[in-house]
Amino acid sequence: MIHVKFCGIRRQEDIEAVNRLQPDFAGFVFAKSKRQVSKEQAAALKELLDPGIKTVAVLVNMPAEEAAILANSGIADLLQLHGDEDAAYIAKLRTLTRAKVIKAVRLRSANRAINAKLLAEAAQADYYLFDTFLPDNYGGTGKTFSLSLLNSLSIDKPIFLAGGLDAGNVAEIIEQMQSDAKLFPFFYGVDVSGGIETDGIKDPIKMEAFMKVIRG
Ligand SMILES: O=C(O)c1ccccc1N[C@@H]1O[C@H](COP(=O)(O)O)[C@@H](O)[C@H]1O
Repeated sequence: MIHVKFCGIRRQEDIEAVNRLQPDFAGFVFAKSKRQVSKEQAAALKELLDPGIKTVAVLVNMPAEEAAILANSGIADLLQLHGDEDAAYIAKLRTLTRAKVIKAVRLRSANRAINAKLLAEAAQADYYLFDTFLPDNYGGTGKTFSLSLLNSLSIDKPIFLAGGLDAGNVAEIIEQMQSDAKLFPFFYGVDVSGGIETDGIKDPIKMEAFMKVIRG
């Protein structure tokens, strides 16, 4: 089963679409972003969310103590670290909360050694999330990366794919993953934000089209 995460949920209308379409995860962005929500907004949105859908806090270099509060207060079921958090940060977070951790690894197209180093720093997470690297931009870029960058990495835990996914390209990406016997066993889910928006606002038609590709 391919899990789906809809990220950047920030309005009551977004929650209504999420509840209807039933992705596995809904992401609240706490990092600086046009999609940023406050702790209070996220708590209110979570109240409206179908309890079967897990919430993910998307964080960029937030102090571990604050990240743990988001999880321990029940706002976030999982923590997605999308910044420069390293192995020591994840180890500290483990002492503060039992929430599962997704570590984003933003892949550099030109440098396999850096990618391997980033993966090693993420090794204590529960999931890897692969995203596109752009300088001066931590995520939500809407840009894809080449899956060939994964070939040189020793992947040993469930992975989410992210970066510029939409209803038009996700089927091909899934097909490519399915054809790779080494990677496919670790392929856990897809994560999308910009690809389900129109003019920066979540678009229920694009959300539905995305789910249709995944679930049929
Ligand atoms: O969505 C954001 O604004 C964001 C900001 C800072 C860090 C991560 C962010 N989102 C994550 O980025 C990827 C890719 O998003 P897209 O589909 O390319 O728009 C995804 O993992 C989001 O969770």
